[in-house]
Amino acid sequence: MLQQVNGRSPGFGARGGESLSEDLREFLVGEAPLHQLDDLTKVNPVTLETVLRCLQARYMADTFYTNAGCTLVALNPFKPVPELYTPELMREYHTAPQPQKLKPHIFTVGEQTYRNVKSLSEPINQSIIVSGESGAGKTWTSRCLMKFYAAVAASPTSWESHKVAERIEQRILNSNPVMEAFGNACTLRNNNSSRFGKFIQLQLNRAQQMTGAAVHTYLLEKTRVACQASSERNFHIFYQICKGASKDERLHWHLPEGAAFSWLPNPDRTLEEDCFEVTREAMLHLGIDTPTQNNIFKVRRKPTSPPSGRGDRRLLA
Ligand SMILES: Nc1ncnc2c1ncn2[C@@H]1O[C@H](COP(=O)(O)OP(=O)(O)OP(=O)(O)O)[C@@H](O)[C@H]1O
Repeated sequence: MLQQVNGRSPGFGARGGESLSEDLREFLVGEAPLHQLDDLTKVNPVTLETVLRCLQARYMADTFYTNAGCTLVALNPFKPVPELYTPELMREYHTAPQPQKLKPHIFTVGEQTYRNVKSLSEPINQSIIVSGESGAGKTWTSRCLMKFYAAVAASPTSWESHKVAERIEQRILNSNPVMEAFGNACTLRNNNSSRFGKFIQLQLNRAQQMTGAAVHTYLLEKTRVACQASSERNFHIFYQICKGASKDERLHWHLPEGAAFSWLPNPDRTLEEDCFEVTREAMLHLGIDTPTQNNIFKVRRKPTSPPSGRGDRRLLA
């Protein structure tokens, strides 16, 4: 069938085209409403049109997740859907005897992967790849997965280990605002576009409780610091500092009130990502204390000697 769809089958003639059109018509006016097809492998014939019509019907019915065999297709709702991400729903997917029998959801992927780690002999590492074009919802999805694991993999029995788990959970969740402040920017396609790739590793012990996390980042779009497309912005952190610094901090960081920086275009545009307090709070939770933060946020004066290169982590404005 796929060969016919592509129209490249050697035997693809007028008759083949007719039968495909018939199949297509039959499928589209068939008895099962399209939005009820929760797995794209059930779509028949598999054509771009049928797949898109199915996803569109599900989108119109506020159903944003669809299976495609062992892959999950996540549609960006472009609106808040809080009921899709409640702790109760996390628990439901976590405790379900067969989560794959529940409605397709990112929590199914999270839970199945979590269960796959456990093996009778040796634990098996698992990976989830979140891919899609800019604005598709990758960052959102990764955040959901981290929240899910922070909830399900941090429920130890003793009070002491509960405290440790809570601290790890907080640190994992707090890594997001920090990474997003320093690595995300407003682009034409996405107000909060990640300008870097990341590999997030969550570490579990034998009891499947979270014991730590590591984040490896790569391909940061460093050129954005000095060069931004028109209507785009520099990294969020620069705007956060300019908008959120107190009078004392401005003095300390060499940041005059109302200063305009040519590398910070579109400063009047206010985004929800501009919240400096959230970034600073998250940095504190990650162990980046106030003196270190001050050192990071200080605007560097014109160097009297050549810049020290890679080791200098202060932000240029
Ligand atoms: N499941 C969701 N529920 C509600 N809003 C969502 C969801 N997924 C994405 N969004 C919205 O879409 C915006 C863009 O999503 P996100 O930043 O995750 O895209 P991305 O794929 O990471 O893009 P980029 O590659 O540019 O970083 C989010 O800021 C959020 O407003």
